[in-house]
Amino acid sequence: KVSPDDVQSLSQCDIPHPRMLDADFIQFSYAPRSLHEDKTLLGCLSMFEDLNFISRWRIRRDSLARFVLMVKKGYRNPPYHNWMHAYTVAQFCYQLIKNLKLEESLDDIELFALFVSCLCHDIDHRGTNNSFQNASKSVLAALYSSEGSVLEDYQQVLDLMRDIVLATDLAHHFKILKQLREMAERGYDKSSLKDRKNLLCLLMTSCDLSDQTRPWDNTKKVAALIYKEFFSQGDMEKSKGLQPIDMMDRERAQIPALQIGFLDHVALPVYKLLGMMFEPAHEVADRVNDNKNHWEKISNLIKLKRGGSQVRMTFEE
Ligand SMILES: Cc1nc2ccc(C(=O)N[C@]34C[C@H]5C[C@H](C[C@H](C5)C3)C4)cc2n2c(-c3ccccc3Cl)nnc12
Ligand SMILES: [Mg+2]
Ligand SMILES: [Zn+2]
Repeated sequence: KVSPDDVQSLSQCDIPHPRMLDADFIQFSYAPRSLHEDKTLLGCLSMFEDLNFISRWRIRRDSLARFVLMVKKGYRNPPYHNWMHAYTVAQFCYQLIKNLKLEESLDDIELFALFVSCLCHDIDHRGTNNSFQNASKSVLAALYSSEGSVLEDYQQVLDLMRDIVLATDLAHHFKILKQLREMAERGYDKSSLKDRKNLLCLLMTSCDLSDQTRPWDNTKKVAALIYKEFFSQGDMEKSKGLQPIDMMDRERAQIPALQIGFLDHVALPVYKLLGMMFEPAHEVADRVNDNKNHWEKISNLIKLKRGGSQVRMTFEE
């Protein structure tokens, strides 16, 4: 399904160091969406190389090329849950591994499975919140197609990916939130299998929501994409005679209030928990808080303005 020419050129090109793609590539303040989409596959190779995955897992260049091309092709083009979402989620995962020194807290294979899950976690997403096939199995076969890769590693990575990708369902996150709080308060115990699994889930959710940890301009642009997707799902439900929840109803959704609620009750607690276990993550939680304050400023401005609408999609600063 991927063109042999694309595989060949991606197999033979020199892999740049991430800092060659952007001097701030490793900084949490960097917005990965600033990298043009046609450089994102090279960005993936660059992160695989810099994370030492290519040598550690003996991944052949042509298998890696085929893998990232298949993953990118596996994404459809809804406003938000497209390839650029997967790429930005993986880029935040790269930053977490580097800045939080996660190799001291998790095994090589867990970090590898986490990074690959970030790339694959929303494959085939159709922009509605219930259609999700874990098609990562077939693309993963490409990664292991080369002889010499050890089959049990493959099976272990698949088993880890299943749990990690399931963790991207926010309903699952809420289910384990009590355990995450207990772990963060007591301190992470890397000899506990439960802690390792729970930390992987928390890290995956942190990556999935990471657009909210970037500077305001990114957050605002991403909110517009998310509500564009939500509202077309709402329109679809209405065309079937169903009444969508307010968040998906373009006539009723109050975006600033919904975003303040999401940041307050979902995103901020995730990054605060991370900050309790990894000092460098405090900066990330602070930026989510800044973004929440920005939404509150906008919400107050709209209230002050006569005829200001909380439903309009464009917001003045
Ligand atoms: C900025 C932003 N806002 C978001 C506002 C709302 C929701 C959302 O799914 N809400 C809920 C609200 C209740 C209880 C559960 C299940 C359903 C019913 C739906 C969650 C997600 C939002 N989200 C995500 C995101 C993360 C994971 C999967 C899908 C998405 Cl879209 N990534 N970024 C954002
Ligand atoms: Mg998802
Ligand atoms: Zn996602």
